[in-house]
Amino acid sequence: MSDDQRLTIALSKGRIFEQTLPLLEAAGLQAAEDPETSRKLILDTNDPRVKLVIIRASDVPTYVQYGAADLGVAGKDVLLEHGGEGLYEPLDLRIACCRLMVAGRPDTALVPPPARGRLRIATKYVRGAERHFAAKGQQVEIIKLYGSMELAPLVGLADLIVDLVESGNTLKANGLVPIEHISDISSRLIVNKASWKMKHARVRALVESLQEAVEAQAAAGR
Ligand SMILES: Nc1ncnc2c1ncn2[C@@H]1O[C@H](COP(=O)(O)OP(=O)(O)OP(=O)(O)O)[C@@H](O)[C@H]1O
Ligand SMILES: O=P(O)(O)OC[C@H]1O[C@H](OP(=O)(O)OP(=O)(O)O)[C@H](O)[C@@H]1O
Repeated sequence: MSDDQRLTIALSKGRIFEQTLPLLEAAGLQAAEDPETSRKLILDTNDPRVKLVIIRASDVPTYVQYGAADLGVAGKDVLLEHGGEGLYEPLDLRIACCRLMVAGRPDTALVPPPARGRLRIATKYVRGAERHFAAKGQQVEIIKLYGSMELAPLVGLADLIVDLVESGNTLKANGLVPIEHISDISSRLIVNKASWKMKHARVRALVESLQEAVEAQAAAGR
């Protein structure tokens, strides 16, 4: 099999894998194993020319940027943080939908406490947060975290957080409220720029099949 016939698709475990699977299946691709039960990082599919690599959600753009995977599925939040270098983003898969928001305790003022010059914002989404507050002309101090952002305002680490919100249950369970909407988030199909050129027919055919699958899913109201 020549190299231009092979495709590697990068996916993360959990909601992205679960929600991409039906789209891949509609495009004729089935994973040979379930990453939730298998410890394998490279999975075969029913098509010997197509492999899936299973990596952390925030690593997907990096694997695709460097051509270690030809294609991938990544949240817009992750792509905003990565910057999108070396990637095309041809398709909104309309899965893993949520919102990037500023949130905090219900009594939080949107001005810094008197003892400090700047509001402290805890987040995993440093670029998104910086851009949001810069657009409002507000200088803030960003504290980078890797998870459980909701804890930060409760223990005095930060005044506010920037995090993803879907149902709002996580905020509510921690006594926090959404304060400002930054952007709507969904997952995107991303393609390595060199693969787009060198494997154009194969990549293009897959993008078109996935686009049809996305439209069929939307028409079915899913
Ligand atoms: N509660 C949610 N509802 C819907 N979509 C979400 C939600 N949380 C995250 N997402 C979307 O799904 C993507 C993958 O989320 P997932 O929880 O699998 O990875 P992660 O834990 O954010 O990433 P990493 O493992 O790299 O830290 C996110 O990048 C985002 O686009
Ligand atoms: O509004 P909700 O429906 O409660 O969803 C929001 C939560 O979902 C995400 O976390 P996730 O469950 O993915 O855990 P993680 O941050 O550990 O990946 C996000 O970081 C919030 O904590």
